Amino acid sequence: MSLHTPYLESFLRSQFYMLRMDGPLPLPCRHYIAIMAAARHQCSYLINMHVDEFLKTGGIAEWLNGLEYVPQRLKNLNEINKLLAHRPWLITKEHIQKLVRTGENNWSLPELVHAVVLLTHYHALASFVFGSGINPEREREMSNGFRVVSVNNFCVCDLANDNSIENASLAGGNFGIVGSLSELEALMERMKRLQEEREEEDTSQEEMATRFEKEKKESLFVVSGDTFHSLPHSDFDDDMITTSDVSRYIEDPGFGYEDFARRGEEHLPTFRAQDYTWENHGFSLVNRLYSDIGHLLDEKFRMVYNLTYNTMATREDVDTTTLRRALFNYVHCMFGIRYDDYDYGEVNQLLERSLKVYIKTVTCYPERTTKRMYDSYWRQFKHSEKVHVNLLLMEARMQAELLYALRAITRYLT
Ligand SMILES: CC(C)C[C@H](N)C(=O)O
Repeated sequence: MSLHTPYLESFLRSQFYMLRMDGPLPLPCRHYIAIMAAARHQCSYLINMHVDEFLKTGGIAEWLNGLEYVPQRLKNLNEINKLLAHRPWLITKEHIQKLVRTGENNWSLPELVHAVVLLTHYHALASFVFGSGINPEREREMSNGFRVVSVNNFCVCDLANDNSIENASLAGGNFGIVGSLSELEALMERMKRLQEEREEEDTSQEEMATRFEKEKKESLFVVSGDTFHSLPHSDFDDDMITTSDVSRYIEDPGFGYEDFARRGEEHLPTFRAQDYTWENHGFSLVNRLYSDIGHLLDEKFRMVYNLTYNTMATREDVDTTTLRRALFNYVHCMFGIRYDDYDYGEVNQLLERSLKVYIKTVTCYPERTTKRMYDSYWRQFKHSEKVHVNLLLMEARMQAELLYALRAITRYLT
């Protein structure tokens, strides 16, 4: 993140606030919630960090044996942790009601909002950690932080589905740098054309809606061969938590982003962003219940959305707005969130298939990200630009989760 200092500053400001400043929840409890959130993605890098912090801030060591050892109240967060992480569109006001009205184990609304902010922050951060290849086990398995996946390691069913260009490019051994420069040219050309066309084109509302539904539907089927293979567990270090024992912090470990491709059907409802926006609704609710966090998150969202160096790989003075917006909106699209005034045709023109595979993996099941996925898109771009992509993905994910949770809280309140 230090490759992007202005962003890093607002990231740290909000993280510091939610972890260390005055707020509804006691300090150790905040770290325990961070652990629960990171455990949904088996992110031992974050878990180990917050196990330390939990103990340092006076947490009861016994809780680290797992959920069986924590108070029922904290345990009750399980359901919302699970839904937020994998299928936030399923969160209803009933889930909120259950948490705030459970007699002696109830959560006050400010406490719940604090917890939700922590959960979404750490789910998103897990995406960043895996997306950038900084989870520790993988460092051990391979020096550069990712495991190796052999070429023949994907399921036949996925090949047969014709749903991964990545598989195709592997089969063809198409890994050279050759052609990548013209890839860059072509991408820039498409960006330019879209900018010009926007002024001319007047697409009907129906057509815009259809384009979104099409993109959303297609996103459900974007999978890579790699994504169906879980990591081999390695128990290399006694005092470090490894993937094999993080499951103690969660229930129902098998629950994930809906495997639409396998089910062969579509099930993701559309959330019209206009009906519940971060700016007009989410922000004020969150700020009212947990003062100032709204401002900090808002600043961070704006920061990441507007961050640009006007570069594309080796090119300078490029307006990259369309591309950055496509990345952000594609994440929301995968969570069913639609902006009326955005033409999702742009996503399709700007994001190549291998990039979509990467985006989907990092945002929906980050623990399955591989170095090969990271390498297979935008080969001519700088590492810092791929980190920039990860920042956009992570913040878009956090905002999407927050929107669903806050909408449910608003519905509970009205
Ligand atoms: C994600 C990248 C395409 C961002 C680009 N380098 C920019 O400065 O805007």
